[in-house]
Amino acid sequence: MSARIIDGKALAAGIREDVAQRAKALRAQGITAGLAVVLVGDDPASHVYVRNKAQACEKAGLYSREIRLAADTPQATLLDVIEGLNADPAIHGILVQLPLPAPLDANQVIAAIAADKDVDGFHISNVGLLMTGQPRFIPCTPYGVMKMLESEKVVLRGAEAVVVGASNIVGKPMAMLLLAQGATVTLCNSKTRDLAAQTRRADVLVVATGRPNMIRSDMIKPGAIVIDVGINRLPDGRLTGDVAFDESCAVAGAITPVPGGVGPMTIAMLLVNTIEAAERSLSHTPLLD
Ligand SMILES: Nc1nc(=O)c2c([nH]1)NC[C@@H]1CN(c3ccc(C(=O)N[C@@H](CCC(=O)O)C(=O)O)cc3)C=[N+]21
Repeated sequence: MSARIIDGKALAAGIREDVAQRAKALRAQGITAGLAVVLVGDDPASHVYVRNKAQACEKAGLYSREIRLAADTPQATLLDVIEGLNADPAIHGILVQLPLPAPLDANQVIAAIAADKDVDGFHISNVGLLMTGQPRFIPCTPYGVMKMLESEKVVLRGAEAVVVGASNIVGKPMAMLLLAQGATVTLCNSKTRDLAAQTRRADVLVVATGRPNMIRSDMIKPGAIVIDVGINRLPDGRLTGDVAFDESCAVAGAITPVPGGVGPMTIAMLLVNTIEAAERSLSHTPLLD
C-alpha cells in the first residue's frame, strides 16, 4: 500500500486562479488589491519566500510592495513604517516577515498592524475572533491545511486529530480550526511525554516542529492523513519536512510532500486573505467628511 500524495502545488494554483478572478472583478470597480510585505534583515530563506509572494501577487493581478529594512532598524522606525501602511489606501494587507532579528519585539509590531489589514491573522483581535468562532483572517498556513483536508474529503467530525507543535503561527490556530470542524484535538509540544503514543492515535496528524524527519513511520496510524508543515533545508541544500516521507508513504493513507505541499498553500491563502481584505474595504469605505 502506498499513500496518496496530496498535491499542494496544484491545489494552490486553482485557488490562485480564483483569486485572480476576484481581483479582476475588483479592478472593474476601481480597486486594485494591494499587499505590503515588510522584510527586516537579510535572512536568505526569507528573501526566497518574499520573492515567491511577490510573484504570486503579480500573477493574480494584485499590487505588491516590498519594504526592505536593515537588520539594525530601530523598533520605533519599524512601527512608523507600519503606521504608514495602515493609513495607505493602496494597501489592503500587511505582512511583516517573522522571525524578526533581535532585539525587535514581534508582539509589539504585530499589535501595531491595523487588524483589518492583518492578512497573517496574527493580531490578538484576529486570534480572539478565530478562537471564539467568528474568524476574520485565518492564519495562512493552517487555513491552507484545512483546504487540503477539504479537497481530500477528510471527515473531521469525530476524528482524532493530533497537532505536533504549539506555535502561535501554526499549531495553536490549527488546533482551533480542527476543533471547529468537530475533531477531537490533541495539541502536543516539545515536553509531551510519549509523543509516539499520541501520534499513533491520530486519524489526522499535522506536524509543525521544525525538526527534520522527526516523525517516523512507526509513529503513524495505518491509513492516517499526514500533513507535514515543516520546511527544513538540509546541509546539501535539499528541502525536507518534519516527517520521514519515504517510509511514511508505506503507512499513511495520504501525505503531503515537501516541497510542493503546505508551502504553496500558505502563499495561496495569503492571496485569499488579501483579496478578502480588499473586498471588505469596498463595502466599508468611509464617507467623505
Ligand atoms: N509573517 C509571516 N508570515 C508567513 O507566512 C511566513 C513568515 N512570516 N515567515 C516565514 C514563513 C515561511 N513561509 C513560507 C511560505 C511559502 C513557502 C513555499 O512556498 N515553499 C515551497 C518551496 C520554496 C523553496 O524552494 O524554498 C514549497 O514548500 O514547495 C515556504 C515558506 C511563510 N512564512
